Amino acid sequence: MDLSVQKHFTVVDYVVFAILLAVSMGIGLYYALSGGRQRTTQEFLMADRSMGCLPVSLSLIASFQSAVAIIGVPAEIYTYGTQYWFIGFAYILGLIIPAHVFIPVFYRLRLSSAYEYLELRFNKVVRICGTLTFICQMVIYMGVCVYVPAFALNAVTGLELWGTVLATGLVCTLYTALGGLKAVIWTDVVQTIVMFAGQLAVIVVGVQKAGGVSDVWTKVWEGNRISSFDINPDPTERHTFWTLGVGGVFLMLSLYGVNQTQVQRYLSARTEKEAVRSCYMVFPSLQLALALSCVMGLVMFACYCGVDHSDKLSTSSRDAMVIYFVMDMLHGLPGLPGLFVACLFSAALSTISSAFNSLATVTMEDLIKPHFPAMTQRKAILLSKGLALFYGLLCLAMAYLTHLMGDSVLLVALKIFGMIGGPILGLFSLGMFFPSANSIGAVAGLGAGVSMAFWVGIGAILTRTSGSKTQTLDCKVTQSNDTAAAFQIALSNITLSRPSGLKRLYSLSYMWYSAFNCIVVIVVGLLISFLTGPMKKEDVTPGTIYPLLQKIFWFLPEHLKKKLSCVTPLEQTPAVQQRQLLCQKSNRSAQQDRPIQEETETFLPDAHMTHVEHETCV
Ligand SMILES: CC(C)(CO)[C@@H](O)C(=O)NCCC(=O)O
Ligand code: NA
Repeated sequence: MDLSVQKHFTVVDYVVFAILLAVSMGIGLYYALSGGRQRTTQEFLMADRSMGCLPVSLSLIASFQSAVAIIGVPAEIYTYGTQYWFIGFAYILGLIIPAHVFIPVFYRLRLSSAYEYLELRFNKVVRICGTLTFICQMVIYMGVCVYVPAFALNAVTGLELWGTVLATGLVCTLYTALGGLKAVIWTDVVQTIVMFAGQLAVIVVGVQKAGGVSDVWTKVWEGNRISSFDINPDPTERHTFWTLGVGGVFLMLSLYGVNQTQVQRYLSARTEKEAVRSCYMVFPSLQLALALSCVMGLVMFACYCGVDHSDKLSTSSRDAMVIYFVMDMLHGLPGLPGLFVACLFSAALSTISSAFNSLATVTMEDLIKPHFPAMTQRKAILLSKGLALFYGLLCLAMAYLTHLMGDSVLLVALKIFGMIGGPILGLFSLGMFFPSANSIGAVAGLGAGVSMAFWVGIGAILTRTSGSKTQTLDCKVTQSNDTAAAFQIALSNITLSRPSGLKRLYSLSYMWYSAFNCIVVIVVGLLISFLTGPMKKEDVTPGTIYPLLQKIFWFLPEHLKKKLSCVTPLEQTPAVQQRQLLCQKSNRSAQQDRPIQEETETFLPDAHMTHVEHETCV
């Protein structure tokens, strides 16, 4: 990177950055030493189920808003215009559905892991398959998250890339391990605020340098960067209103509806109402986050007007160019480059710590504990730390993979969410909305969904179709009045670029991946279920079904609706009430006898709790 830029990371900047790390560590220490001192897994993992909706909602947006979005979205907007902004429409249904469908089911079952649901609804095998798929998703995603800020810091300060990757992982593990979920949530709050501040600083300075708001507007308008609704129904079109607004809903559901990281936060809320409220409060903050990153892309366009700086960067990556732009804007303003680097790390740390916490949890709870019920606390803690190290190393390997791929980081992250998150969403939907689905169908469906995802995903990489079209970057072209010529060009584009056969399948827009793979799981799952004998009414655990079909087909006569959903759902069946009562009792007794029993347990799993719940409540 340009040397003149490097020089401007001054002492003040290092101090600003250091403050962020110190505050994060401080919060970790605070929760290690106050309250219940993280001696109980109930506190460590569920934050004592005592959180209010404000911290929970800020923590919810922090989970999947990483440096990937901060760098990747401006790069996207700079290159292709504001079409991506329309994903904001997907947030509406993408948050209302989790709030009123998934949260009530999970909350009323008083789970501690989302995968417990799968065992209640199906069986152990489905739970393990679900867990393994989730682990895959988060490990690959974490690789991207760790890589991006390290890559940026390396570009800005020349700091060793892999050293930064290691340091990020270390800081994160420390405060996560020390302070538990309370620390994770409160650091998320601080980090989200720093994230917004950093983006805002870049925008304010950028707008000034570009000559004010109206100049920015003129330039992006003339540069054709303001996109209107693209309602082209072609599913291979990368970003259209349909791929973003409809495909995006499935993406949001896989993240905000069934992802363990988020479910853990909903469950940590004081009451169900508070959990629902926090989900609603995600909406404005997520819109703000989206708006800030989109505006940053526009300001960048206004400043550079499509001038390519890749010669100074020794790479043509648009992601690198965003970092170059930020430092170009902020140099000479002591503290601000540091603030932006802190912003990137805030975004990354909050995501990694959440992922870490949820990964270590499910590995212990869903994979290891069931096989070694007699494990001593000492051994469990040692094993947990070993696991942390193992995931750290795996994460590094994945960061290296991201490094090799050299694709746009936003694209990589969205593909991961769709390819692996989509099938998981399908699995939960199959269980929750289709009472006749059985466990064989669930496993087969998940297998089919993941295979399909990788087939299409890898096919797309090999044939390089998905999202390969680029737009010209000149400031004042494409505003041509010659509609006939434009029409001609458009026509030739269609005939030239429309692929056929398998190629057409491979060129499916990655924004459809979540929906497509989710539906594959449901269809295959139902088919196999009916072939192997559908689940019977009496065998379905009460409270695990949401009567979706009944609600959609509300106009049908009663007896037909009964056929659609054969089980008394959610509400107050005696069995659910009994389970809740038992759980509450066991929580209370667990809290009383815990300090003696769990003196040594400082790290991770909800060993005690889940056991009690399983013995008494299932
Ligand atoms: C997850 C969404 C789509 C929600 O807006 C957005 O935050 C995003 O594009 N995230 C990219 C992945 C990341 O930031 O790690
Ligand atoms: Na984050």
